[in-house]
Amino acid sequence: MPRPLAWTATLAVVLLLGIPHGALDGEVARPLLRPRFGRAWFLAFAVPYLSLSAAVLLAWRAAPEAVLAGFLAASVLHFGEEDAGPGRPLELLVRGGLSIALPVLLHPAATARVFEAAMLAPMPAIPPWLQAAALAWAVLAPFAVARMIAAGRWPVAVEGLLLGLAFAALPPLAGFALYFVGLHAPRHTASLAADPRRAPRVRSTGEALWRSLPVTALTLLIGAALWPFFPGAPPERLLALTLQGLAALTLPHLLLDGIAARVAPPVGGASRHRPPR
Ligand SMILES: CC1=C(/C=C/C(C)=C/C=C/C(C)=C/C=C/C=C(C)/C=C/C=C(C)/C=C/C2=C(C)CCCC2(C)C)C(C)(C)CCC1
Ligand SMILES: [Fe+2]
Repeated sequence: MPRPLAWTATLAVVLLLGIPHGALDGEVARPLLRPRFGRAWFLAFAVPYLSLSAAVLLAWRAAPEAVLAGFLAASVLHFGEEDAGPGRPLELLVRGGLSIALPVLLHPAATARVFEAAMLAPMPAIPPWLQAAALAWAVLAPFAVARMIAAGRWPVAVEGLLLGLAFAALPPLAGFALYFVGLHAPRHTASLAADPRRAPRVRSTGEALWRSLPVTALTLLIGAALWPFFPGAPPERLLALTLQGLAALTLPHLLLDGIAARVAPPVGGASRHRPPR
């Protein structure tokens, strides 16, 4: 497939199937804010959420490489928390970092091209700080895998191996889409459905999908309104808008996870996520 078409198709999948899991943030905030703000709860939630996101979008223009670094660090934390659960810091780093470190190590030129288009700033090669972080990941990964195997957690080790093969075989953006839409979003949704205290109205995947629709539509509308502010040909423009937009949503999405866990500790102990095993 020619690159512009491949980028557009991959980004469409990320937007249509990835956004809904974040749109469920509204369902997490609802029980926390509705008792206090009544019918105005959504406004009380959306205004700070959107303000944080807007601040990140503006920061992309002012300091693209610093924001990229922050976004990647936040992603490791966010993906790792969902995959490893609490109390496993090494596993959090290794599982959360896999989807970034592998493309950087295995497809450096293609990954730098994607970052360049996303940042709207030149990146002729992977910068040294990112190369160093990816190498540190490669040093830590075998220790995490050895621990999983020693604990008899074979499914987790096999999942890592299969993901590694996928990231080796696929172009960087497609590898990310596979992980984000195929693992992260369903896992996040399943953990919400399994925890009646975090999002009481989300009791099944079907309900999650249904409940996520209005905020997903609102997010896509806001994204469409931002289109004129991004330069370039449509595929590059969509890439910059999608990745900068995801980074902007990641900050409140990550903060809300932490706040909700503190305010309403989940049923059955400290664990807020259910790792696969
Ligand atoms: C609720 C609400 C809302 C909504 C929200 C949402 C919808 C959210 C979402 C969220 C989300 C949805 C999130 C996401 C996240 C994501 C992430 C975190 C990602 C990451 C990524 C990465 C890190 C990548 C990387 C790369 C590239 C880029 C290329 C190649 C290679 C690699 C793979 C390295 C609104 C605003 C409307 C309003 C208010 C309320
Ligand atoms: Fe997420």
